[in-house]
Amino acid sequence: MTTPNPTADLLRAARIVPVLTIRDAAQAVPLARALVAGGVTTLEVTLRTEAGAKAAEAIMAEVPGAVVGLGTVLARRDLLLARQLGVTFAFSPGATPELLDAAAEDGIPFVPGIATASELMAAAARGFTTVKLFPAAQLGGIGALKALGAPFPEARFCPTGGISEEEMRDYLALPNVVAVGGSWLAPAAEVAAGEWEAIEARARRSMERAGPR
Ligand SMILES: O=C(O)C(=O)C[C@H](O)[C@H](O)COP(=O)(O)O
Repeated sequence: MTTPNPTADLLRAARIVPVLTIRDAAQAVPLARALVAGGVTTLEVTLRTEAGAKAAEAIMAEVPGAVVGLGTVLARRDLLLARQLGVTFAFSPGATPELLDAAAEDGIPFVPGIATASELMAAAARGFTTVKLFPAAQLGGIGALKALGAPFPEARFCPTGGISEEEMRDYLALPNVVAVGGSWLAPAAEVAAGEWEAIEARARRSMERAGPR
């Protein structure tokens, strides 16, 4: 029997998590609608832009079927924002001890970023066994995930960073990978030009390539 892990279940259901950096909040709803129409429903809306929080709010209010996570959560105040907005979960590219403590206190489903065995151990010590390996490709990709799986069989990963549509399937084939993340589903130029049909088509193709859950 494995320990129940709702965050891993959320990500496993998602398979693919697009990392969205939204510059203009007005783009948020059509972008999310296109992704959801293509079958990509779990969306990480990053706080990298000023429009991020408003974008997350608009998607939750106006796009049925979208499951919104807040991304680039770097500090306690960002977790508070996640709570205020009412998003389903929060993601970070890394994790400080303060952030892990705050997330453990808050109880919001939280996916910390890790890049080393020690960081994974620090996250797991506070109960976070589902993590984002970031930046996944640059850290060794599939080989790194296999290597981490040996001493940490309980850990579940959402590798993100440098993953392409072509490579995604190989990552998803690993038993310790619950989902993959990446920005390839929403190229900045297509978002800026409002090419929603192209984004929907790519989302659909990516989900088909990802295979069954
Ligand atoms: O902003 C965050 O919170 C992050 O975690 C970083 C993102 O996951 C990567 O920037 C996505 O990487 P690419 O798919 O290579 O573009």
